[in-house]
Amino acid sequence: MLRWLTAGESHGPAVLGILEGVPAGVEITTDDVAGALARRRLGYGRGARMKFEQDAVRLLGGVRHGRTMGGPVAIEIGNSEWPKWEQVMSADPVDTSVLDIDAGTGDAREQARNKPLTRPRPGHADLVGMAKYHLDDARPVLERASARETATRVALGRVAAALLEQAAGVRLVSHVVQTGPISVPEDAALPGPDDVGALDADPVRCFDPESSARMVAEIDDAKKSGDTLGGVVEVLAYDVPPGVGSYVHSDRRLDARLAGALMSIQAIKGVEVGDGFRTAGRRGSVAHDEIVRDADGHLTRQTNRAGGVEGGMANGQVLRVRAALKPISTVPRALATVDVATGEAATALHQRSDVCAIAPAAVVAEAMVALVVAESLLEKFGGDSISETARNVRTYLESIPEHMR
Ligand SMILES: Cc1cc2nc3c(=O)[nH]c(=O)nc-3n(C[C@H](O)[C@H](O)[C@H](O)COP(=O)(O)O)c2cc1C
Ligand SMILES: C=C(O[C@@H]1CC(C(=O)O)=C[C@@H](OP(=O)(O)O)[C@H]1O)C(=O)O
Repeated sequence: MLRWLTAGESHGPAVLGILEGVPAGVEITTDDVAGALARRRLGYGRGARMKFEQDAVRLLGGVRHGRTMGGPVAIEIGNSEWPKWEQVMSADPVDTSVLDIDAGTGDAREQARNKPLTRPRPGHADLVGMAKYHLDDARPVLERASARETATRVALGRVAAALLEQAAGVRLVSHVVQTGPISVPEDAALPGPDDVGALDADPVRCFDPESSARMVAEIDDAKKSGDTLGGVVEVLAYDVPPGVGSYVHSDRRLDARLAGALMSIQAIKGVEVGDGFRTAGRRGSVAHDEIVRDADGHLTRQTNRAGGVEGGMANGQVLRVRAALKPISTVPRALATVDVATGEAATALHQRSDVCAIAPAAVVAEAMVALVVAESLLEKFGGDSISETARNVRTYLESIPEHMR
């Protein structure tokens, strides 16, 4: 069984992740994790923090000499801004020289004086979080609701991706298919596992150059008018062994797990497996993936509308899922709210924020897919060492009857 847990606040000393259930012998290094975190920091339209924040990675447990040992893998990602925030988060009034943490935003002084944040942002966790946890300050709410936590998901997802590749040759890719109203064409080519470098180099992680340029212009335009944007990301997993997941019970369905994991990402409001919502409007005759034999006599599909999942199981086609990110709720042209300290109408608190986080959201979605596929793969194949898991995958694939391959 693979389990994961994260802890830590956005402006605390560090965020932490633990991944339990990883077989021994998975090759993984601090550099691998740091590389994945560097990809999450990319993306046109991110706020000031990503420019100067360093993700200081430490593998605290479960890994020795570049290999997992079978125990929980514990990863710490230090927050390089902590020395500044330690003053802001302390109970004492702070020296105004730390104001640069929020340079250029209207609420800088308020935060630096440690005044409670009482003007909740519509769309963020502020108001309901304050009411639920009996807080008169949005600070503790936004500290944990913040997507800073997704750094830990990406770190743990990198371990899961190493496990998947070393056990079964599974490789993952994520890309952006929509930014605000700009979408890639329906028939645009899908990136393959070797296109990750090109995607990392694109400012919006889009595989279609023409759409990418239009997305960048759209982000510039939104920023100029004090607004924010969302979009849609797609994750592809190549070579997932057929039979991972199951139809026998709801909580073992691969598509259900993928949907839950993607929806758990901050600001994700829709999930689609394969053609998902688009399939709903088609007739059955053009909605499914017909089965034929290829030139070598192997079974294959004419199309992959299902996104590689049938009956809650991977079916051997490319796994393809999408997730929709709502626009960032810290809108610079601040939205209407009520100051909960006075009951008066007000504008929502504004602090340094992203204009668009679609490119990092793609990397986070990729990490969540890696974790879920690794969880379901280990459930099917087991193994206390990666060589045992890999052997189990191999013998299973060989055992599928010839006429069904
Ligand atoms: C990578 C990433 C970066 C984000 N950056 C911001 C941000 O800078 N400002 C903001 O208000 N929300 C940001 N969000 C979204 C909020 O964290 C999210 O809207 C909030 O926690 C409320 O949760 P909900 O939108 O799922 O209801 C980001 C989300 C992701 C995935
Ligand atoms: C810190 C990250 O994203 C943050 C997510 C976030 C939010 O409200 O979700 C708000 C911003 O935080 P800050 O106000 O400190 O700049 C983002 O920078 C990160 O992705 O590492």
